Amino acid sequence: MYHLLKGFHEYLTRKEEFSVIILGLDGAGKTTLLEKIKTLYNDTPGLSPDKIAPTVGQNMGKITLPSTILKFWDLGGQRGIRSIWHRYYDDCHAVVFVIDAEDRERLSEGWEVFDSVLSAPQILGVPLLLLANKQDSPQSLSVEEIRNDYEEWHRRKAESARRSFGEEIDSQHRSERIASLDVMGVSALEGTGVRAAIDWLFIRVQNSRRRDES
Ligand SMILES: Nc1nc2c(ncn2[C@@H]2O[C@H](COP(=O)(O)OP(=O)(O)OP(=O)(O)O)[C@@H](O)[C@H]2O)c(=O)[nH]1
Ligand SMILES: [Mg+2]
Repeated sequence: MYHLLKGFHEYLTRKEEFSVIILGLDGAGKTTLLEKIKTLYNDTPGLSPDKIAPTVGQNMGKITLPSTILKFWDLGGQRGIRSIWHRYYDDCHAVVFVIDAEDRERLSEGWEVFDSVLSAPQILGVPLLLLANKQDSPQSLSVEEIRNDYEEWHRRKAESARRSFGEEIDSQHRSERIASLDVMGVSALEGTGVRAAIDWLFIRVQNSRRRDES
């Protein structure tokens, strides 16, 4: 009887775990974001920004939400480290791509990398959230400007592919993904917008196609 009740209690209180990968160029603010998420949701605060060094490899952090655990993988964004990102694609339930909205010089490099993430076949059906970080800075582009900048960059790229090779670069799946792309503004440093991003993830992982597969 005890085991039966224990099993029933475990069933009622069980938490489903989802993996979220955090990608973006070096310096975009991924680790600052992860540490802020830990501070906002866990009893033990995350590292303060002055203690954060560039990531060589990965950092992991977990938060507990109602009946759900979100497990974050913050991956190093330096060029040489990006080649390991794909190893995380098969097992993730959502992707967060962080763009530094303050660094106009590196936006197109960011879009190039974002575009390759967006096209990776393993994650085509996985929820993808674009975060325009560093909204606390007056030089930062707004969410709307970031979206427009990506769309403009993408239009130019598609146009040049059409001219050079006479081909369409977008599959229908990809075009739909771009059309329905969610972009949110955050300040990983100050924490603004972070809870809204977590709410988005919480809802979207529950409906993730990959969840039905597992
Ligand atoms: N103003 C401002 N600066 C930020 C914000 N988020 C991160 N930074 C700064 O941006 C720099 C890089 O932050 P990291 O979190 O180390 O960036 P990262 O994306 O983890 O970089 P890699 O580990 O190299 O991939 C640091 O100086 C942060 O303090 C933000 O929201 N606002
Ligand atoms: Mg980092």
